[in-house]
Amino acid sequence: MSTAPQLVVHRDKELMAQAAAARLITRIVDAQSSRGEASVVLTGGRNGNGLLAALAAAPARDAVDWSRLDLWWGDERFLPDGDPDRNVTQAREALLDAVPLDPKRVHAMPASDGPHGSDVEAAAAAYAAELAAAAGPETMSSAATAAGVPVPAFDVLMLGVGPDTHVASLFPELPAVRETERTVVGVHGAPKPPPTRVTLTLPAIRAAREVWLLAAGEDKAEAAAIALSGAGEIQAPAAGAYGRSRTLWLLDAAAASQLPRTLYPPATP
Ligand SMILES: O=C1O[C@H](COP(=O)(O)O)[C@@H](O)[C@H](O)[C@H]1O
Repeated sequence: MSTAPQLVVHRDKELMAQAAAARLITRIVDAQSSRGEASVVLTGGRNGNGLLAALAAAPARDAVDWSRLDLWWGDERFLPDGDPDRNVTQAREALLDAVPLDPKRVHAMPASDGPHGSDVEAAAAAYAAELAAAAGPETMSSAATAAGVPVPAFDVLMLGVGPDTHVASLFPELPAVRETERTVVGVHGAPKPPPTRVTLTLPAIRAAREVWLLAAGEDKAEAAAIALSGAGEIQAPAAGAYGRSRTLWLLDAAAASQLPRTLYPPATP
């Protein structure tokens, strides 16, 4: 069942990153207080890395028990380990190297020089198997798994929205966005470099408790307006990303500038 998107619009991208980081800290601390652990799916891209950098700078980051946090990725550029364009490399630089994570709970997607070599389908299948192994009893009894989606019930899954409405590595009209069975797939011919990627699919994304979509900057304005105006998910993948309990769009004013007035009335000058 889809949850109606809630919108929060901040003045600018710096404030959006700081507010989103504060929100994420609270969400993780709440989950750890009630269940003893938390799981978060990270996104790549400018907005996702901006949030991680803001989190690294937040004094309240020490409220998180980093050793009881599982980190997963929504997508990865299929490049050699340590490549500066890999999402995990950028996340390590922005935050992960600065906090005491348990390395066993940092679930990076495979690299192109890893055990599967250049076989991106094998890499995707291996990540799907890792997710399935981590799927706990709650997930197993959830509607998501009843529908055949063996992934953990992520507390928060974040997605940067691309200017073309892509999320994770689900690009408009490509086969990955049409996937209804598998949780992770390889992507070939992505319009944004690099062309070969690994991505969670929409069924896996929708198993998350909360899905947060991040969009800051003028170049995201058209994408946000399209995705939030009833577009189909094949043409506008961001329109198909929602959580089981909550779907939250975190925007700055520039990215919200083309939204229909019914969704976000701009302030009168
Ligand atoms: O390539 C990617 O792009 C999107 C969006 O990135 P942005 O820089 O336009 O914000 C990102 O969500 C995805 O994880 C990444 O692989």
